[in-house]
Amino acid sequence: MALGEDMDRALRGRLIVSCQAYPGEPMRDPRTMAQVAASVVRGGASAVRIQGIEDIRATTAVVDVPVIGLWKVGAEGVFITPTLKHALAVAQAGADIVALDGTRRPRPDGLDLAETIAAVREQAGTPVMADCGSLADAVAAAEAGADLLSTALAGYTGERPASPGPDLDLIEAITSATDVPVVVEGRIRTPLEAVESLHRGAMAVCVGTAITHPLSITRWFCEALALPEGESA
Ligand SMILES: CC(=O)N[C@H](C=O)[C@@H](O)[C@H](O)[C@H](O)COP(=O)(O)O
Repeated sequence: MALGEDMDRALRGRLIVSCQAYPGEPMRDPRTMAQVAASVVRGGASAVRIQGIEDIRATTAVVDVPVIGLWKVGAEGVFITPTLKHALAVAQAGADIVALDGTRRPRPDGLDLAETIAAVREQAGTPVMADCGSLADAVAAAEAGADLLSTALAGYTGERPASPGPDLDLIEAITSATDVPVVVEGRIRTPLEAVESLHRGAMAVCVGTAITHPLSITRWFCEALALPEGESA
């Protein structure tokens, strides 16, 4: 399926910023995440990726860039927008693109990915980003009708090791195998890694932790300071 000319233009070669706080964390609050989203847009982000119905509602009210919405249920197995019901709720909350688990694993509602994507398109008219963990996932998700693929689950499903930075080899493999645009996502820590990902074929770059998760960023610094002299993180 095609993403649509306007959305393609809005995202191509650009930065998407994922704004997420995790259960129990101090920043886990829709108003806070909306403020983070508004801040990254001010910094130049061309789209934001937002988790949870309330966060999506709060964010769409304050940003004028595309909102990629998802709904996480737990943190194991198929947990990113796991069912059609979750996907429709994300669209209903105002997301411009629905991100969902795009792996080949069985989904909790028994629908397959193609059925889920078709129903989202028919009932909500919203493009779908399939979060993939491997080349086989990406090829299957493209065949299932995904408008956009992402590498968000690479290194988290057991099919590929978690590369220290973005999974550049996977981007190259996916872009050679399908024409569906690929967003590189996962473990991008530096602007150089973002640029390299585009050179390797990604259509756009999505960065989360390195921009919007102070808890992790602080930990990186603390861990580096705690290392014995001469060793680097
Ligand atoms: C695996 C998983 O649950 N990924 C999530 C997907 O929405 C987020 O927790 C990540 O922060 C996001 O993908 C961006 O990646 P990074 O934070 O590494 O830049």
